Amino acid sequence: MIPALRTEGLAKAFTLHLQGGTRIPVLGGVDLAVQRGECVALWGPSGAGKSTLMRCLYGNYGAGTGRILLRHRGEELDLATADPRAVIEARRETLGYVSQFLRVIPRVATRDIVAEPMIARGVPREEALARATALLRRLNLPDRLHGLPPATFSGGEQQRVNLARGFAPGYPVLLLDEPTASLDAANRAIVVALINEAKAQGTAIVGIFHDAEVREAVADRLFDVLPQQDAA
Ligand SMILES: Nc1ncnc2c1ncn2[C@@H]1O[C@H](COP(=O)(O)OP(=O)(O)OP(=O)(O)O)[C@@H](O)[C@H]1O
Repeated sequence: MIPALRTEGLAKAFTLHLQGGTRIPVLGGVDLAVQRGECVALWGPSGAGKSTLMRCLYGNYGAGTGRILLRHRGEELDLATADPRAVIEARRETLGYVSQFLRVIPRVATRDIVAEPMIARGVPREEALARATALLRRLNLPDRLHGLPPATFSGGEQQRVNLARGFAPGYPVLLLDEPTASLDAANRAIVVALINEAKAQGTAIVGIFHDAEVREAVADRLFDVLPQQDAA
């Protein structure tokens, strides 16, 4: 079966232009493959390149060499070389990303922030708002906050808004960058349940989970991200 997301020989280096063009190799020869319904946890020491790999998988960074193949509309789309419009379309339909921090949009109410990706995928507005409210409640975000912009929310509240926005549309592929970093035990357990429900529905997940309990509860396997200095 064609994986939901895979990389082939993915390499990435940063060039520090302000420091005489010093080149820092971060990723080299990364061959990752994630199937439908599978959760793969990126694993490796601090600075190994886990977040860099996640950003490549979302199409934020171009790859130095190699391919990033997303199964989208029944075909494989190479996010490393795709036209930006194709990347935006793939993100709308196929590829979700829950980053650690909410990118706050000024003056937009929380429930609209959560509903927006569903509306972009064609869900009628009323239904999208109802689903947003239900998921925010499940994540224990009090109703009185749903109509407010999240700029003044606590770190954990903002993370739950981000999680609701990422999980509500039901993307076929989901990238999770430390989704429980700011959460207490009760809310961590809810996120574990959401991840396992998404897997059961066929979602392919790649995540960075520093919390060992969460990792063990959701990951089917670990994928080693090796520091390039060590790998060389
Ligand atoms: N935009 C950038 N420009 C230059 N160097 C960068 C850039 N982004 C990351 N790096 C470097 O790439 C390396 C990998 O960073 P990355 O954040 O991907 O590691 P990580 O495995 O996610 O670490 P952690 O577990 O601490 O979050 C680090 O040495 C970092 O300094």
